[in-house]
Amino acid sequence: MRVALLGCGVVGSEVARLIVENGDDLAARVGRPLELAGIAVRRKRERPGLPVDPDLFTTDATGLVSRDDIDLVVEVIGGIEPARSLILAAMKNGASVVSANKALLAEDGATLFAAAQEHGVDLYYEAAVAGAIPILRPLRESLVGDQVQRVLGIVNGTTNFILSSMDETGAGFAEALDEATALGYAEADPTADVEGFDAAAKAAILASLAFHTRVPLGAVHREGITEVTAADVASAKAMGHVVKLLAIAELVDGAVAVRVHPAMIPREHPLASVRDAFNAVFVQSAAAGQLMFYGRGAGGAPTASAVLGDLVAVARHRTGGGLGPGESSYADLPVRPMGDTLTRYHVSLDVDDRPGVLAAVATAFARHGVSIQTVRQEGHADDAVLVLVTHTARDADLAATVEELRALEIVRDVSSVMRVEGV
Ligand SMILES: NC(=O)C1=CN([C@@H]2O[C@H](COP(=O)(O)OP(=O)(O)OC[C@H]3O[C@@H](n4cnc5c(N)ncnc54)[C@H](OP(=O)(O)O)[C@@H]3O)[C@@H](O)[C@H]2O)C=CC1
Ligand SMILES: N[C@@H](CC=O)C(=O)O
Repeated sequence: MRVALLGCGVVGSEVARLIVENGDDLAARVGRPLELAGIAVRRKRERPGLPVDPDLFTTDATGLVSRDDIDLVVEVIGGIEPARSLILAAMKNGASVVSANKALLAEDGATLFAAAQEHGVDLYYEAAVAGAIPILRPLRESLVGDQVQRVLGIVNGTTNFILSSMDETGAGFAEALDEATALGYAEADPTADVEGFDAAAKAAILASLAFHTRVPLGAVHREGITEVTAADVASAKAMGHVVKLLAIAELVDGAVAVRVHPAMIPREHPLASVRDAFNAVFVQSAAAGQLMFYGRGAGGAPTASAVLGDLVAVARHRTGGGLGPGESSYADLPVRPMGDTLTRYHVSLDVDDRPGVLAAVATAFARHGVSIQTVRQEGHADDAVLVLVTHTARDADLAATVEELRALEIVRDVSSVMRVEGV
């Protein structure tokens, strides 16, 4: 069984290592040896410590996937192009494909699934969501007889690493991001992580599989963590909460609602103890009830574990005949607007410290039907910080409240607005 590896970076180098080092076991599990037939990279260079023949490296990825001796292709280059063209060429050439590329699957999965079907090959992508954690196969196979209602989790290792560091060691944002990048957790462009694009892509993939519908990337409400300040983290701490970047996909009144944003969650919530680059995903389904999946969400070896699981699966199909389940998106569900989302909010305001301020602020909330649960004041000389937590409210109503607050003369700044989940 001849394997072409596209990309040999953080993930690809660990995939290559596992194929070589676990060769005998993999051969026994597949029924035939898995042989690395070529490795496409951007630039040929020394790869010290990697136990592969240097002659396998090529900068001609298109030539590699077009060879007629290739059975399986592993794409771990990332990004949209040339990854998409290479995968399509590989499938056209009859190869089954394993990919870790959530950006591509979320943006243009439909084209890839259609090509896999047309050419009678497998397309597996377990590593695309939550690194080592088996979550796509459970959704695609184990839970396919159930009705999934909600998927909620932490699906980006880099941002979880940053937020954990800010909470636990008081590290600054930039310092923590540099460390996450050095550890191989961040995307080639870490903006994808910190602005929530990576988590949004994963949320779209999860929601599509969970609800058997195509959820386009554009349907995912996305906010990253670049606006989360040390003051937000401290404020969460003071409330017995912790800040996490959450991905939430749910079915509400027959519509799909998918969102990614930072949120404060109580410290006793199971997701609060998910630290560093670990991920965790809760699945709520009608018959099974609650399921929780937890593990390393990023990094070379953990992600390579998921890639190898897929590689063995598609290789077994080649050996024994047949294909794995293809795309199941028969339900054409509408998307629920973000404005209709119901949740609680933590709002910090810098205000003048004079009579009538509290009443004016409370009136703004009341005018939009947003009920205040608690108010805390941190006073200074001539100004004060008001920290308000609301009862459950509509997102659109909270947004209108914030707009009105910004226009009030006594409000110097709306310094932070963050959702509060899980209570
Ligand atoms: N890192 C992680 O923790 C995880 C990553 N992923 C996904 O896995 C994929 C790979 O990520 P990662 O290993 O971190 O990325 P890296 O940037 O570390 O590696 C990318 C590899 O692709 C090669 N490459 C880039 N452009 C081309 C090209 N045009 N032709 C041939 N080869 C090319 C690079 O070559 P060269 O070595 O010469 O630069 C490099 O070997 C991405 O889709 C990512 O989202 C998924 C889960 C976790
Ligand atoms: N950059 C991603 C890598 C895994 O998907 C992350 O930090 O989670």
